[in-house]
Amino acid sequence: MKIGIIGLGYVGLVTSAVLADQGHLVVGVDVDSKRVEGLSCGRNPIYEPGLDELLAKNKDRLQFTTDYAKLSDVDVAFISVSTPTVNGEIYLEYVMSASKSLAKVLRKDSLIVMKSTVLPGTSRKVREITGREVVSNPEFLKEGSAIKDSINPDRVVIGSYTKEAGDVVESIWKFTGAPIVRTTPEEAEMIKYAANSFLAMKVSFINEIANLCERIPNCDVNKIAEGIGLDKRISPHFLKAGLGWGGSCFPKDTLAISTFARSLGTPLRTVDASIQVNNERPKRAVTLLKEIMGQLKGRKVCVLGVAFKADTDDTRESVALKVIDILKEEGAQVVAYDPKAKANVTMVSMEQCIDESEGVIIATEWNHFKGIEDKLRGKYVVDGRRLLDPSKMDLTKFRAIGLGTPSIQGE
Ligand SMILES: NC(=O)C1=CN([C@@H]2O[C@H](COP(=O)(O)OP(=O)(O)OC[C@H]3O[C@@H](n4cnc5c(N)ncnc54)[C@H](O)[C@@H]3O)[C@@H](O)[C@H]2O)C=CC1
Ligand SMILES: O=C(O)[C@H]1O[C@H](OP(=O)(O)OP(=O)(O)OC[C@H]2O[C@@H](n3ccc(=O)[nH]c3=O)[C@H](O)[C@@H]2O)[C@H](O)[C@@H](O)[C@@H]1O
Repeated sequence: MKIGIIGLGYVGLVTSAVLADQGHLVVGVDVDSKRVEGLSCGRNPIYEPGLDELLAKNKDRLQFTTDYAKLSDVDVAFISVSTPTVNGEIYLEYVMSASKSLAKVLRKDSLIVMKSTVLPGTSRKVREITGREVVSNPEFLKEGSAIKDSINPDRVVIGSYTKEAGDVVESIWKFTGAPIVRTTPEEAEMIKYAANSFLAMKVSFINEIANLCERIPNCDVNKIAEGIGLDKRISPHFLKAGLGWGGSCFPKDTLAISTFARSLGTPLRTVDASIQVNNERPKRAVTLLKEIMGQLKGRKVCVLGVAFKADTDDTRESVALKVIDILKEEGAQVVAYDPKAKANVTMVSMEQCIDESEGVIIATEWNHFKGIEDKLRGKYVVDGRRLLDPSKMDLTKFRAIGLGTPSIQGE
């Protein structure tokens, strides 16, 4: 098939590479000319494990352009442009602009597939604007394992108005072998928000339990997560307590669906509570640091990790950045280290970051920060992602605390 991909970000680029690898001819379109120029010369603008290799392997089947006219002969056009929230509401201008551009160039019988996360009813609008058949096919990949998730998803959700249009999209993803859930477009759109909200809620739930555990002697939230996670009805995933969720999706999607629900007179109270719990996490980490270190004014604090999670260079809505802001408000001098991501703060090597500082907050769950107990001697440490092994920590050499455990150790 000849396939167009509109919007070459995390989702669009991964989808382009994966579908080219399946033998499709892919035309990727983005309005960002620098991005397109780079991609055309083999420069991948994002860090995602395995993506460089997959793009290089399939370069003969991949074309990148800013010119929508190059889509005039595609069979299917995926929309994967960003859908941020602005003032708590979904901002659909990128989707609408892409749709209008597509309406001008696509064949009448070409299919539009909505991969961007959009509120229920949006695919219907795009169908009206473009006069083309539209199928909702939400994406569930995670950054850091995006290619694996795209090739081997837990399920593929296909929401279509007509059986034929849904069948075309089903034929594209059949190779994954994943269960296919056929729905209406509105149901598919809602499934995406319900999934992200549920996962965010799970993390907020365990973070509230973590707060409680900190008040109970001999009670570590990690053990609670293990104990409940083995119940198949709960599952062990998304029960890692810590600094909470950030990233380009959970924060914006929980807000967008919450505002949408309220506008329909049916507030999502569990989602609202999850957002509130999450908003308190960065402050909690700094409060814990102050409990063991005292006032932070004029003192140097190192933040390990600025990416919103491990294995990505993405810092959108990163909790680490919020921690950095609060530390600065407290008057601390902040330095940071991240293996991949950059931030608007003094970035130094991990060794320098730790050596120069009195206090350390581990803010991202990078594997790089496992096994560094020795390097942290003499420091005040808040393990915001529970990566350190307390049994390897010499209690006479430093004071440390992990979120969700009552112990303040050492002198
Ligand atoms: N990042 C992720 O892990 C996931 C994202 N999603 C959803 O997928 C969508 C895309 O997300 P990302 O890939 O993270 O976005 P992104 O921000 O990384 O990339 C979006 C791209 O779209 C381009 N763009 C904007 N308007 C355009 C237009 N009119 N025509 C052509 N290109 C245009 C931008 O220049 C940018 O390169 C969002 O709706 C997001 O919620 C869904 C699942 C996972
Ligand atoms: O719609 C999206 O964009 C995507 O959002 C998330 O994927 P992603 O944001 O890439 O990353 P996650 O692995 O879900 O992590 C999100 C945040 O939750 C935090 N988290 C995750 C799991 C956990 O147990 N504890 C926890 O604090 C992470 O540190 C991170 O800040 C979902 O997992 C994907 O299914 C979805 O497609």
